[in-house]
Amino acid sequence: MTVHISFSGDYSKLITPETTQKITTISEQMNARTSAGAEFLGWKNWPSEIDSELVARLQQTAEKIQKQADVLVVIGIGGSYLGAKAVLEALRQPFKTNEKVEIIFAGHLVSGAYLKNLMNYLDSKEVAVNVISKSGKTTEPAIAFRFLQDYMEKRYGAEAAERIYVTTDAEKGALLDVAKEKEYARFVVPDDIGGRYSVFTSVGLLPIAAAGYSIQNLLAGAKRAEEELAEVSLETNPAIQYAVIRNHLYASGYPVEISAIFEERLKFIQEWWKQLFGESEGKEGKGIFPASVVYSTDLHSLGQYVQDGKRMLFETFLKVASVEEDITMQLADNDSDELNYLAGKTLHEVNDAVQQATAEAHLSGGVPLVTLEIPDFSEDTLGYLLYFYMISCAYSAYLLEINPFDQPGVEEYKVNMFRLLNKPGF
Ligand SMILES: O=P(O)(O)OC[C@H]1O[C@H](O)[C@H](O)[C@@H](O)[C@@H]1O
Repeated sequence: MTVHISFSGDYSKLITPETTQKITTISEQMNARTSAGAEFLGWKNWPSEIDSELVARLQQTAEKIQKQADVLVVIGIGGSYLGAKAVLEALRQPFKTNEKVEIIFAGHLVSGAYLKNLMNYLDSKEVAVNVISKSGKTTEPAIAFRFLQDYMEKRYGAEAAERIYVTTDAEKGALLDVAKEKEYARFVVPDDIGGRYSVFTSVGLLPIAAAGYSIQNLLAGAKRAEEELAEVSLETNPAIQYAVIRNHLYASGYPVEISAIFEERLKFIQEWWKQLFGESEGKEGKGIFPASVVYSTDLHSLGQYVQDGKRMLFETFLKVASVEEDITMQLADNDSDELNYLAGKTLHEVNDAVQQATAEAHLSGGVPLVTLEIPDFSEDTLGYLLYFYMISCAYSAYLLEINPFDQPGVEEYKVNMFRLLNKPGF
């Protein structure tokens, strides 16, 4: 198993006949496609069923983008943004530019300064655009695309159509109509896969491949997870264990889960995880609130609250066993900074001590701890991890008797925004 899980409580006590029965039923109903929202379970077997021709076409398109552009602007929000962003950030080694094309995201916020300065920045680069929206009508990315499409047409004329790639629904939406009219290259977001479960579709794969990373390895990791985590076992399946532990902690008075990382490049894995669990579970007055911290940074900030504040938090460490690069503390002639006691230790070892010390401190402060450990930052491992989270999230939501695949609450602000902006019909 690529994800190892451990829990500060007595996990064996959670394996009750009742919970085992619940998990078995959830698994059977997902497999039979009879669970709530089952029409959106397309992601479940996607890694093993993905069409190899699609992967080849994505790879070819990525190579075309690498030839034609220095920068790929990826326009999208929510699930049409966070998957690619998470994987790219996790793969990027600090201060190294390993990408074959610089990937810049847009449409995930509404900011004139952001778009204006972005277009200025693009002036000195060769540019391609990948606009991603499953519904094809989300306001924030649509606004960004209106500006960037105009920019591309003014700058490249007819050639703009060769540089704009659209990822959207196969049959409906305003974005699809534009793509057809302008004859942009198109990729499909499958009907039965919701945005936050779409990282292994063209939504996530095209930007990741364009950057030059191996989508084959990413998918191989996801496929291994699909196979290994299909086993219905509370004893050995870490995805089921994570769901069962979360559910137990929620029922025991811990409604907030803090994901804690010790390597900053995992920050957007947390952001992706927050959308996945937050939108999947937070309904009908129920659900764990997913929050995140980056340690050591937040040990000197939110760490105070975690240690001593209102007791409603449990923590989930996401640890990485090995790092690609490291440095070792050396003996200094004069020990004026009083750090000679660290001589001979690598910073990864020091970071390990930070993790252990934090775990002990927070546990003694009454914060239960779950630890997820992955071996490294490779595409294969990340593919495994993201699938692990998705399948665990489905179990977790079903344990709460929540449909994991809708997000009715998100509409509320949209209706208000349309009214405030005088959209016809609102
Ligand atoms: O891909 P899109 O249709 O543009 O949707 C983008 C995002 O916005 C929506 O409002 C949903 O809350 C998200 O689940 C979704 O991922």
